[in-house]
Order: sequence, then structure tokens, then C-alpha cells
Amino acid sequence: MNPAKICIVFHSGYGHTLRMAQAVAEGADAELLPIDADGNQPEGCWERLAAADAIIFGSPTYMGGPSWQFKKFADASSKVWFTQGWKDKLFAGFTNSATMNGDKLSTLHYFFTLAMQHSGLWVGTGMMPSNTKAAQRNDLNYVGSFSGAMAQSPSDASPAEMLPGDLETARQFGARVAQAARRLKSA
Ligand SMILES: Cc1cc2nc3c(=O)[nH]c(=O)nc-3n(C[C@H](O)[C@H](O)[C@H](O)COP(=O)(O)O)c2cc1C
Repeated sequence: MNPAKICIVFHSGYGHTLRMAQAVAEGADAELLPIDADGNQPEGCWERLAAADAIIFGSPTYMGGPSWQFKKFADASSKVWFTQGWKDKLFAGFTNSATMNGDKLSTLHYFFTLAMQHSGLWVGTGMMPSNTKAAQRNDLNYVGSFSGAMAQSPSDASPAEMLPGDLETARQFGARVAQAARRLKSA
């Protein structure tokens, strides 16, 4: 059993980031807290986040940043910020977009800044990129991110067509956050 509580708070417009969130959750043994199309959180979300040892943020990259629905959640978290209620929790983030680059790093940087405003501790992928001549698209961390997990889904691909390598990268990223949370909890 995982003694650390991990929550994934994320938005997905069309289901791709949802699949990624499910892969991260599988690796982290985490609870999914989906933000809906109106930018609202599920019942009990704030209580669950308050009790979490680690919070993982997720959003598609839309126009070079997180979706407005995620930003609505982030702005609402200012209430927690006033009391620094999430201080010293672990934070991490993931994103998915259509283009290989697509400015995904801007989304991860936004998540990082949000985590820092909450005085958290950031966990990256800790995964070497697959970037040799022999590299294959389904290798682990083919998209090549240290800051957080990235996936790329072609604009005409359904969520069911998301690449297994990106989903496995997301799963292993989740496992790393869980391992870090366990270590911190037992320290
Ligand atoms: C409003 C909007 C803006 C987008 N902006 C970007 C972008 O900046 N970079 C990119 O690579 N893809 C962009 N895309 C493509 C999405 O990131 C991609 O379709 C992604 O898989 C959607 O994830 P979702 O199914 O979880 O909503 C955009 C899509 C939409 C609808």
C-alpha cells in the first residue's frame, strides 16, 4: 500500500490529457480530480488536496499554456495561498499537445510557478531523453522533458490512439512522484 496520498488535479478538453492523467495515476497510485468544462472542481477537491502529500497538475497545452479551465482552478487556489496551506507538499506536472514541441514547456513552467507560489517542492521526470540515432518514437521520454511529463498526440488522433511510449513515460513519471512522496513522508 502507498502510505503517501497523491492527487492529480487536471483538465482535459477532448480526452487526451485524461488518458495521460490515468497513466500517471496508475504509476503513482493517485486519486484523479478532474476539472470540468466550466473550470470547476469535483466535490471535496479542496479537502483532498489539503490532505495530499503530493499534488500533480495536468492540462493540455492550449495556445502555449494551460487551458483556461485549469487557470480558473489555479486562481481559485489563491484562497489556499493566503494561508500557505500547501507549503512543503511535493508538486509535479504533465501536459499533452498536438505538436512535438508546441510550447509545452510554457505549460510546465506555469505549473512550476504555481507550485512555487504555494511554497512546494518540485519533482521532475528524472528520465534521460531518448535522443540517439537509434531512438524510436515509442521509447521512454522520446519527447525529452526533464521538467515534467510530456505527451504528443497528433491533432487528428483520438485519445485511443495516444502513443504507448508517451503513456508509459507518464506512468513511470507518476511512480517517481510516488517514490519521492514516500521518501519524504518517512523522513
Ligand atoms: C484552443 C486550443 C489551443 C491549442 N493550442 C496548442 C498549442 O499551443 N500547441 C500545441 O502543440 N497544440 C495545441 N492544441 C492542440 C491540443 O493540445 C491537443 O489537441 C491536445 O491533445 C488536446 O488535449 P485534450 O484532448 O486533453 O484537450 C490546441 C488545441 C486547442 C483546442
